[in-house]
Amino acid sequence: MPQVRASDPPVGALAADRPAGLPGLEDRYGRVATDMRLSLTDKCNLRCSYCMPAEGLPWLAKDALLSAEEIVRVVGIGVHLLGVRELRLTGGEPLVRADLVDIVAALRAEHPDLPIALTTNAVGLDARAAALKSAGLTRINVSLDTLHPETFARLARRPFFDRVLAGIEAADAAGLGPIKINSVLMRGINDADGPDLLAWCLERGYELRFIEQMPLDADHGWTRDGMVTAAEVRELLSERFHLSPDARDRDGAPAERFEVRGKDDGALLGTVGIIASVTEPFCADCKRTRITAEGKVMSCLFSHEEVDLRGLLRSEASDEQVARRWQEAMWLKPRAHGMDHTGLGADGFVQPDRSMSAIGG
Ligand SMILES: Nc1nc2c(ncn2[C@@H]2O[C@H](COP(=O)(O)OP(=O)(O)OP(=O)(O)O)[C@@H](O)[C@H]2O)c(=O)[nH]1
Ligand SMILES: C[S@@+](CC[C@H](N)C(=O)[O-])C[C@H]1O[C@@H](n2cnc3c(N)ncnc32)[C@H](O)[C@@H]1O
Ligand code: SF4
Ligand code: SF4
Repeated sequence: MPQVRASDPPVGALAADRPAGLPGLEDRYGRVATDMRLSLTDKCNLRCSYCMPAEGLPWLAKDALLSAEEIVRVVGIGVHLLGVRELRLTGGEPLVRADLVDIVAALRAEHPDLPIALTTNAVGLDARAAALKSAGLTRINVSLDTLHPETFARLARRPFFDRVLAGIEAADAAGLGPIKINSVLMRGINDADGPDLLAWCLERGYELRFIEQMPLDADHGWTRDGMVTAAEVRELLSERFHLSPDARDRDGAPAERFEVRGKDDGALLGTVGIIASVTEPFCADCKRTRITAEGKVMSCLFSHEEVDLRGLLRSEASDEQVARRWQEAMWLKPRAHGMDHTGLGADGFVQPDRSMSAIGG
């Protein structure tokens, strides 16, 4: 079993300028992370072109992944020692993990009041939604970029559209709402589908969020011009709906929410979110801390530094020592987009080596 590497600095030596006595996951820019995102696996059964290459990636070996016990321990450290207040399980595709329901049940047993959410592509969710609900999962976000099976197959490089719909319906029936749907619009491929997707979600009471594509694709094919911007999404939706800013406090959430009304009668139909990571970044209010599937802290989605916790978890280290190392990692969190300034895709931005699937989106 891997132990702490000789090259790892001793706990306490990574962030010498971090003031003693700070209780949680503070960083140098005054932010405090309370929202934990934990990747359960780097594997996936889809190959969305904005995330994975067609041929997949070299997957981590099973014993490289945090085990269910290690996951429960690390979440416990986050919640009990570091002020984590909400948890999101993600990947890769978390449903690929055979022990997902057991992991959720074990987390729920330890943390009766912790909001535990799942981000998933929903392939296979129909068979597991009820069990996930019984195990204590709070809610679910599902990625769905189009309502056309052919476009789905082109974007995700797998013909699983019907399985995704079945998964969403099962999650809804199991009471895993409020269901949020995440859509990345790609120019010339599915951008015209935006208004139909919104109408479909509004009819079913799902909250749709459009996400600006970020340079986190394994193919490194992202270009700023190719990306569909938040402004373009608003314009596209305004052809069919009336959007007005939602007055609720955003509270560090990536999605800017809009109330959606019918153009004819002005009736309130629901809300839509737009996650404008590139053109309208929200890093100043970021509350996130990420742990990759192999137990590394990534303080920012775009971090170039990763700080290993797995070695400590597999050594004789105490929970307090693991917590201290996590705090050090977060103290070093960059201001934005892995840099000391915002500017995704511009101004010295260097795309991380890992793709979104391998980081844990
Ligand atoms: N810039 C940035 N974008 C992120 C980050 N985390 C997630 N996103 C983007 O936000 C999208 C939605 O993420 P979700 O996993 O659904 O989570 P969420 O929007 O935080 O979740 P809710 O609490 O349900 O609103 C992802 O697909 C990413 O594109 C982050 O840390 N930084
Ligand atoms: C990496 S996936 C992991 C969870 C699950 N497989 C899924 O697709 O929901 C999480 C989210 O990241 C988003 N995502 C992936 N690559 C992205 C990119 N390059 N830019 C923006 N969002 C991306 C997906 O749309 C999805 O909503
Ligand atoms: S976005 Fe999610 S479903 Fe699509 S390839 Fe990436 S990890 Fe898989
Ligand atoms: S890019 Fe980094 S700093 Fe900005 S919101 Fe995402 S994780 Fe937070």
